[in-house]
Amino acid sequence: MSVIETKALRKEFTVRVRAGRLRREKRLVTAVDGIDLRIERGELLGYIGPNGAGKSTTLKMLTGVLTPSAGEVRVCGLRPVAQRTRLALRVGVVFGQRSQLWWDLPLRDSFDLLRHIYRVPPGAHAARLRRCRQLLDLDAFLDVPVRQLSLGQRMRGELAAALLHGPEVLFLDEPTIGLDVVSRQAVRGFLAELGRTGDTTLVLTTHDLADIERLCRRLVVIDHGRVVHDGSISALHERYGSRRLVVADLDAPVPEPPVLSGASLHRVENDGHRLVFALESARVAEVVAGLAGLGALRDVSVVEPDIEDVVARLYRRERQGCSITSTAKVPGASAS
Ligand SMILES: Nc1ncnc2c1ncn2[C@@H]1O[C@H](COP(=O)(O)OP(=O)(O)OP(=O)(O)O)[C@@H](O)[C@H]1O
Repeated sequence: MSVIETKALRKEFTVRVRAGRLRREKRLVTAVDGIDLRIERGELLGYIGPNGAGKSTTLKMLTGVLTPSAGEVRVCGLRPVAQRTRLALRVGVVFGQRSQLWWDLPLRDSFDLLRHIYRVPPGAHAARLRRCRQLLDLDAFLDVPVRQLSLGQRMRGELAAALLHGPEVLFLDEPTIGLDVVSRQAVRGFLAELGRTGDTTLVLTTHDLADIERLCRRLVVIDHGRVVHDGSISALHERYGSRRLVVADLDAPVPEPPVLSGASLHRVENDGHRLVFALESARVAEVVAGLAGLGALRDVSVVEPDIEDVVARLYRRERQGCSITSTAKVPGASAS
């Protein structure tokens, strides 16, 4: 059985918007618009989408914070809202913007309180804490009150706090937001290690696509509350026609760029000093051999497809395809 399963999951909010100087109108905003997902145990899933796409709303329904307007959802076989307490023992949550630690207590005491709340046996707690201390490098600030921690230190504390009860699923909403390069790498390295053991299912939302590239084998992209891609990153590249590029730097521009079989001229830069070819069916070596005949050739490099680029193209395409389909007026509905 899948560890997470949703069928036609939907969430609507009723909001009040200005409709004149004094008048307010109620409008229905469809944040999640019929999402079907099956996530298997041990999967590392990236859940991405542009601002307002419905990512946080989905995570809130998966963790029992929000009640779906329609559809079904099961996490670890449980109904998140109705069985929220039982679910809390089996999942961990890290929301980058919110803390689950006690502001005035040192991290160590927060961890101890969590042990009691989750009723974790002392031996299991000590073993997990040891691992977190080592992998997240917590020792230097374990006795510092949480309010005095830097964002990066706190985030490492949050990760440990979310894992000390040994959850089967870890939900992470923007876990690297605002972190410096070193903390970001520490968090990513830790999550990668967690993913390697295959015991914990990770569901990660982020705007930092390097998180996704580093950690996730499967990528779900949503927009306007609907899934627009579900598959591997390479499938995304294939679907949106991302190609590897071969960049040829020349000492002097050539009158006619060469015609290469299996590669097309993608663009010309630097007043003709740089030719960029997109690989179609040719291999890099064949293109380099074809370029070797150019007397002016100085350097050749290969550029891998860029995930930022392909995701930006996908978002643009979705934006052009469907505009404000997700809002509708509702007469007399109450705010929820
Ligand atoms: N409590 C709420 N009341 C009314 N509308 C809401 C509420 N929460 C979310 N929305 C709306 O639902 C839509 C989806 O919001 P959500 O926060 O899920 O998006 P997101 O993909 O997480 O965005 P971001 O990347 O900006 O965090 C947005 O239009 C948002 O304004």
